Amino acid sequence: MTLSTLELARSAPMIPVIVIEDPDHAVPLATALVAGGITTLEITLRSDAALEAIRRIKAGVEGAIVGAGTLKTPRDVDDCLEAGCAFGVSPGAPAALIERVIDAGMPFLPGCATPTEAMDLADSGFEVVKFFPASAAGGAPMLKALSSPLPHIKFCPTGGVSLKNAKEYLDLPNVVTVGGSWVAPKSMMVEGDWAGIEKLARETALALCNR
Ligand SMILES: O=C(O)C(=O)C[C@H](O)[C@H](O)COP(=O)(O)O
Repeated sequence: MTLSTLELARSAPMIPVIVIEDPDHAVPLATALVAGGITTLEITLRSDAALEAIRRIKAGVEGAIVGAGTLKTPRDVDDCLEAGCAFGVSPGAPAALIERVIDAGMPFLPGCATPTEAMDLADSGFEVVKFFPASAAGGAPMLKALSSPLPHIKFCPTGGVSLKNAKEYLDLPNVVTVGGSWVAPKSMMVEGDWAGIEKLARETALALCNR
């Protein structure tokens, strides 16, 4: 079954933004996150290992909904669909990328940082958009200001979001979920501290699930 972007976003307390450098980290990392209650995972295409990591998680981790982040080109869309991604995310919304995403019917979170960008994406049919870089582009006050004139546009703020400030965003009527890298820190992955990552995921899921 293919879930829409809005369904995917609504079902996730948060979406971890993950950079996997070593494909051998993919399965233990995803297993730890899913065990802790974080099941919708964004593996960014910022490393050479990303597509292999996505394939391994898809094949080996029950309960994970695996998507890709940092999509920049139409080719990225094709690569991600071939690897079996359930959704894609981008920091922006260049025209060629958006055209390919719409053509392919891929559930997608395009990035925006201004009212006009958000309105253009909503006009193109995107039900929920990524607000990036959230803290640098105005944070929760910016999204609160947008909610009155543009209540139909839903956001996933990402960039500078942490367990400390996630609720401030999630309490807004136009925020469906948040993205952030805090549950999969590089240092813990390098050490193979999967139990620590599971604990972080559990703390996060428990803190954000009653929103
Ligand atoms: O890779 C992408 O596609 C991005 O858009 C960037 C990420 O969303 C941020 O790097 C996450 O930011 P932090 O949670 O502050 O670490």
